[in-house]
Amino acid sequence: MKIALIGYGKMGKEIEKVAHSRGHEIVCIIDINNPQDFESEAFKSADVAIEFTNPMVAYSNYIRTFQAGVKLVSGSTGWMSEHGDEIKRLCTEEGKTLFWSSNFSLGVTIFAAVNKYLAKIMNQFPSYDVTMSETHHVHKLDAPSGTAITLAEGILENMDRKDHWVKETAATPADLPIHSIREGEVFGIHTIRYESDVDSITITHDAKNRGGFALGAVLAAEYTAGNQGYLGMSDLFPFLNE
Ligand SMILES: NC(=O)C1=CN([C@@H]2O[C@H](COP(=O)(O)OP(=O)(O)OC[C@H]3O[C@@H](n4cnc5c(N)ncnc54)[C@H](OP(=O)(O)O)[C@@H]3O)[C@@H](O)[C@H]2O)C=CC1
Ligand SMILES: O=C(O)C1=N[C@H](C(=O)O)C[C@H](O)C1
Repeated sequence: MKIALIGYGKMGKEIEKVAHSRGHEIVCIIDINNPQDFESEAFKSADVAIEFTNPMVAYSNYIRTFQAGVKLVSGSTGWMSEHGDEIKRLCTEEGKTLFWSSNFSLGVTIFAAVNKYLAKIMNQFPSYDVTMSETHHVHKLDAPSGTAITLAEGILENMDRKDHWVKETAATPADLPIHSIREGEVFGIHTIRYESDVDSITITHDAKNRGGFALGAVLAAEYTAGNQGYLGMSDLFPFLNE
């Protein structure tokens, strides 16, 4: 498969390695210095582009990729609250294709399913309150992490006593607080904690490196080459819908 990379930072370089190891060809790399290459024949020849940049530029990269007629996989976080509805509409109503996930690792995909199941159980046990924390490297631009927001949505969908997530401190019992820590070069730790007066239950996902994110992104690209629309991990792993 021919892959174009948009963003050649920590994730772009990791994805290049995984793509080569799975027999794919990288036909074009667009970083901050060569945006004109969205119009190049090399970029347009890609079966799929994989985009990992930052919250400020992801949206315009999506639009330029759609204009070039190339399908897209992206893991960029922090853009969804402003542009999510428009991007979803372009994919569901205007024939564009984006596979997006806040976290491509298979471990987090499993963890997110466990999180929803646990929230469903805890909906029956109001003596427990729930909080979340996420820890990442100091270079990260967005907080809370995209993964923490996705996990929080998984809890809100399944727990009647919580209305919305908030940053840091809960003001009302209906708030689900997310505490963000930035330290060193941490790849990504997400912890969900249920606490009552008598005990606590904690689940954690701890990424050991970026290999899991990169493998998931390449698997998503392989899936996206043969599919269209607004796609996510529940398309790649239908067990998540059960
Ligand atoms: N969904 C998932 O599984 C994961 C998501 N992420 C998310 O992916 C994003 C990228 O992470 P990471 O690779 O660690 O970040 P990096 O900062 O290491 O890499 C981003 C790269 O994008 C480049 N860039 C900046 N502006 C543009 C532009 N307009 N067009 C093309 N490239 C540009 C940067 O260049 P320069 O440095 O010169 O600015 C940099 O090389 C973040 O939003 C992060 O949250 C990260 C890991 C996993
Ligand atoms: O910026 C990162 O590094 C990561 N970002 C994603 C997020 O915001 O959830 C995924 C992963 O945790 C690493």
